[in-house]
Amino acid sequence: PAPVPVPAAARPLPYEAIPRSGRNAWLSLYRLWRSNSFQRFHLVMQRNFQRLGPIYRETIGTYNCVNVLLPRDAAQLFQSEGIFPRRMGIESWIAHRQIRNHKCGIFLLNGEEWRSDRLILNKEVISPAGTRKFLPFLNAVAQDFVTLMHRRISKNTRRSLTIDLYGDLFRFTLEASSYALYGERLGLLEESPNAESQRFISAVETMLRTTLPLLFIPPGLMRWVNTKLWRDHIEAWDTIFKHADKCIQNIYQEFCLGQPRKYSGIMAELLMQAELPLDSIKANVTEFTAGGVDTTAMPLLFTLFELARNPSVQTAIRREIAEAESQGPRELSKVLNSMPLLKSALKETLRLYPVGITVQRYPTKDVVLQNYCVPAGTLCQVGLYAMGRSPEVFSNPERYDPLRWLSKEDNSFKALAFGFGARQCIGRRLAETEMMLFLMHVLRNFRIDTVSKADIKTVFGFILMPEKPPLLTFRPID
Ligand code: HEC
Ligand SMILES: C[C@@H](NS(C)(=O)=O)c1cncc(N2C(=O)c3ccc(Cl)cc3C2(C)C)c1
Repeated sequence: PAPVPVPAAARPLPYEAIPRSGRNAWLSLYRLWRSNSFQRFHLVMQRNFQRLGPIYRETIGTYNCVNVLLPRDAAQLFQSEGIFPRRMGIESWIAHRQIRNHKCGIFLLNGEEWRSDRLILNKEVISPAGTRKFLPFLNAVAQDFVTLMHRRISKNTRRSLTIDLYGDLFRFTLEASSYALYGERLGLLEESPNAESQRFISAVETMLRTTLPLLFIPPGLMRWVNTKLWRDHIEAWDTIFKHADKCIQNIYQEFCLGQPRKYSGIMAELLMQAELPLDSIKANVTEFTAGGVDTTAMPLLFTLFELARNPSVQTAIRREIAEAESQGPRELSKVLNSMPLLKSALKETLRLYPVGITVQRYPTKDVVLQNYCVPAGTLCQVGLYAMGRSPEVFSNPERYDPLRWLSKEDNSFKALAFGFGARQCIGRRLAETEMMLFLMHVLRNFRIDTVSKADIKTVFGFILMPEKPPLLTFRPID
């Protein structure tokens, strides 16, 4: 019998038929560069989806990519990632490691090298057992932040404090992640935080800010032209590595003097296990140290702002915290697991303000996205910012409503702020725990208000951040 003809609708359309954002690759790069709209990349993507639909192809300079925003296309993409998932590399970061002869951490590794480091690190950094060990360290720092705020409020006449929390949040996240990593306090929440750590924090900011324009320029050209941008980038990296090296030296000396009996942080556990060579431990712990600052500080700032302009949500979460506390002293991880509304508030913040605005993969086999055939090896990315604000995916997307995550609705492949699968963010548990403990202590001690209720404009500086930090008011709860 003659083969049954496949109806045209079901047969996937060719790759070339995918709608395209720009005609000419170099013109697009020039336009982006001229209008400095790298910083508005997330908004450019959102507008492209509104113009072209749920899938489009982008060619900027040498960079060619297929963009999707619907959960089911994200699911398709992740199901073809293979056992060595891969993202777009950051050439300027790799170039720095080569110039300075440093090893790369898992963020920059791929294939077997990535997988062997990742499996060893998972045990101490993201596993429930590893998280339970560093959780008390994060709790101590969150309590110290509350003490710092009380001390400041008691100093001024009015029983409240209106402040730009930007700098304090960076000090909090660096203090917390450093304590969990090295088992030592930097003293950043004291009255006079030490200058060396401040230099490290601004080096991370400089490095992230200079990464963006370098993303699309081959480092060979950058090094040859040797612009100020490149020099600032390398100088920031050197400061970052020097700081991490000092912290690592401290704990390494202590470690050589004798095995510390009790848990003293992730780094000590990795040294004790001795499954990773020292230079691999250094490369990864340096990534965690630098990657643990801005990434966690920003969602805290956005959450406090949204709770300030949604007082009924703030009250509901405060009630949930009181409820969790009233069940008597329990292991901290159990207390955190009994605050689903607080955890959903963090999900809601990351929906509206995703720290990493996209998740990228190179599929290892041909994949069909929106009925188009996308060949293996094509760079694809899920536009998290556009997905989080798409009415096709979330009802009333502009509303800050944590309850949406607790409804019976099917939310699969909608909460992708930490990525997906074996290559998802390894700092996820550290970040989630740090943010939950911070918010639990802060909301139990203060009512948060904001000067202006208007939307915060966001800029993309490799991390999604506010164009202008909001002013927040803290009022002690007696
Ligand atoms: C302590 C370190 C650390 C912290 C804190 C951290 N990250 Fe990450 N993140 C990493 C590392 C390392 C990787 C690369 C993992 C890999 O490639 O195996 C990563 C990767 C990611 C990815 C890519 C995942 C994928 O599937 O490709 C996303 C998205 C991400 N992080 C989001 C976040 C968000 C959101 C936060 C905070 C709210 C955060 N990260 C905080 C270390 C961290
Ligand atoms: C913002 C988001 N971009 S992403 C991974 O989704 O494309 C992200 C998520 N988690 C961690 C990071 N990191 C940093 O900030 C950072 C700084 C310096 C170094 Cl040495 C390593 C890092 C990493 C990559 C860990 C960045």
